[in-house]
Amino acid sequence: MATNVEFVSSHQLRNNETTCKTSDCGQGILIRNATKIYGVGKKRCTVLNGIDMSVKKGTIYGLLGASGCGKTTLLSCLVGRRRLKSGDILVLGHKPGSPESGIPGPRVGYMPQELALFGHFSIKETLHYFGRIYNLKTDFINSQLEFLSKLLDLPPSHRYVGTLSGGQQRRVSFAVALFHEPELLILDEPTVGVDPLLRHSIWNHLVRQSVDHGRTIIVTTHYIEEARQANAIGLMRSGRLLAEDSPENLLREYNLSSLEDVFLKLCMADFVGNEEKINTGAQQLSYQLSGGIDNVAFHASKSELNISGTGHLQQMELNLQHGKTPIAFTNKRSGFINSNSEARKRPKLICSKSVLPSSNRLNALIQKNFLQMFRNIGMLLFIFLIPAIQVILSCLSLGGDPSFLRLAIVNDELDPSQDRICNYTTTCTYSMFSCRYLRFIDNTTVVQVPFESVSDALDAVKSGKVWGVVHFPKNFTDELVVRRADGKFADKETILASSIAITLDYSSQQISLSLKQSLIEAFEDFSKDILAACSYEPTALGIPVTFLDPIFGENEPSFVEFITPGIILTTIYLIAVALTTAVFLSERKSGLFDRSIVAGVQMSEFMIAHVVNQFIVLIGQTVFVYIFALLVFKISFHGSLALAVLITLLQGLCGMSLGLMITSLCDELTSAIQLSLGSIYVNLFVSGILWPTEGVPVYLRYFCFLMPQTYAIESLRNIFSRGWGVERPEVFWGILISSGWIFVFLGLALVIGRIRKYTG
Ligand SMILES: Nc1ncnc2c1ncn2[C@@H]1O[C@H](COP(=O)(O)OP(=O)(O)OP(=O)(O)O)[C@@H](O)[C@H]1O
Repeated sequence: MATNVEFVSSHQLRNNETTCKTSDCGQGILIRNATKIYGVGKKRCTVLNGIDMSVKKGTIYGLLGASGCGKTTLLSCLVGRRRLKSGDILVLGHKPGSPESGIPGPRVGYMPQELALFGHFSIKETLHYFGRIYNLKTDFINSQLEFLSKLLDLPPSHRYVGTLSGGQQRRVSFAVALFHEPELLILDEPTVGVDPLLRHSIWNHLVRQSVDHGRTIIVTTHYIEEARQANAIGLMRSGRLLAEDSPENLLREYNLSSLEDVFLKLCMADFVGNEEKINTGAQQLSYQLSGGIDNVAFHASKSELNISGTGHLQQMELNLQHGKTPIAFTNKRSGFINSNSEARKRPKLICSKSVLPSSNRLNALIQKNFLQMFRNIGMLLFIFLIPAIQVILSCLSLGGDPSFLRLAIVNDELDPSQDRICNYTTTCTYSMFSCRYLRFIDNTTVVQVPFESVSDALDAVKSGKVWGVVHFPKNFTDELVVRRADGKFADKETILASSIAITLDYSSQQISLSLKQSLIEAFEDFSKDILAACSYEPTALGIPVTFLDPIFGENEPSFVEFITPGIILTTIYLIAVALTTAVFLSERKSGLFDRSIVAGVQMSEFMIAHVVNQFIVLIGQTVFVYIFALLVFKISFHGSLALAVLITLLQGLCGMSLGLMITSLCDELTSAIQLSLGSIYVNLFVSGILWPTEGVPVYLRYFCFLMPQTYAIESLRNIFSRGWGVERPEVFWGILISSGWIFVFLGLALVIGRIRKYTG
């Protein structure tokens, strides 16, 4: 059943732009001089090297070749997922990817090499998802499910794909490609992991699809002999097509009984030819590209092919029929005879030329996202609660006053032999001031550890046993009384002898500050106590500075109040980055993304569906975060809750957009994680989350305010602590800049995605 293929030059194809004219329209697929290169510089690798290929409409074409010869790359160019470096492709009369081609879209059914299915979905849910993508009616979806279940001997449709065996999963993947009965089927190794009987029935089905329904089918396989049922086969090696002809012609021409032997012979000839080219510069083996497919066939001199013609690989057990006669279709296993096309009315598949998102595809994607989310309740709860958990942990662990800090006390005023002991008096008595002062030190903050000598106490500090030394001189009380009496006339000796000498370990700023504050406050309280006991005004000896009631905030501001707005926004933002990156990259890695794109889903639709889904997650996260921050931890909040929620949601969307940009830049999870981590740390340090931007060197502040979170955090802080509204620029800018970054990231994601698609 030799197929007559009209030769169309590359030049003609180019003139046709994106659409065929006249005779080419009868072609299923035409490829001329296709070249594809991966990588640049030293990594540059030519994967397709001037391929010419012709597939007639309504035929089966078997693309055969060793692993790595470029079959999958060629198929991905056919379905519009990759672009050629040079050369031309027409699929069903159009350039794949052109708006009128319907490819990617419903005209093609694609079965990639990877599984490309959702492990958490049942078989039924999987097929319903693709049914919705193709806008199929529920009746048709159900009847196809029943038909394909029988044909492919699928497990019960409620079974989850992730729990199926490898072969069963491949069959479900095959069912997805056949599901909408497309004009063109592109199947990358559909029979891998499938038992011989089922393989036989799959091939019979493919033959029926081409003969009865005029479908064009391209199938790659490593089981060379099963390709005998194809109308034509192309034998590929190292990115070139060694031969293209009907199986009978190839067998006849090389006088061999198996296609495997033909393939081996051609490979050997190619190898010898290449060797000769290198060593002697002998004539190249020629491809004659004129006047029909017989002439497209490889013409190596048979005398050059010094190989035995006997088959040496196992013959398939199948008694395969071939030739032009339609093959009777009998699936013995399922007992299903003949196609059920009579019973099922094939739906009219609409090839949308619109660049606007389609509602059925958006619905399918949104439903898929929710199904995926709710399938794993543990993960769902975790995602919803994780920002709240971060807020809880930050409220519990940040900003609290350090407690139970050990401090060495060396009190030389004590001398029991002279009756100088702590008397704990509360009256107006000028004795043992050291003991009286020590009583005012907050014993939750400080644990007093008595030491005999200053040198012992200093050793304890050096060995990390205590945080500092408080030393009272021998005549502390008397000297202090003299000093107060002398006032401005006090001499240096008196001042020294009436001073408490404090040596602290300053290795921890927060701890040393707490100790300082505690010791100074204790002295103020001690002074007030003495003055009150002696009937003076308690505040008379205090520093002449009075702090009145604050305009904003509390009298004793806490660090946790400062940091909470930053923690809320950062957690929401970072989780959105991480979730988006994880979802998109895992879908892309599993092949699901590609499969959906080939089914006609547009990148913008993926994005919109993800935004909808992520927005619901964000609302849940925001509700939990504010419940814990405001109701449980009672962080002071003086502004509009609606405004705070708005900024939080905008920041979540901003993180999600950054995630989308990262996924459009990176193919691998590791590089995406590296990029995300890089951005997270920069963000953490310069966005004013941990420390006010006023503390950042002036030259760095401009950079701080370029970050997507800086203005938003300032804005939320102003809402929390000052109660400012949107009329204030400090709040307004937070909303405006967050929105601006969302558009910047989304725009970059789309542009990078397009550029990479074009160059990919
Ligand atoms: N994205 C890519 N970047 C760089 N090289 C690639 C890329 N994709 C594929 N290749 C390389 O291109 C060559 C052809 O790969 P391809 O997947 O097309 O082969 P194949 O014939 O389908 O192999 P198999 O039968 O094993 O699936 C291989 O050497 C592969 O490593």
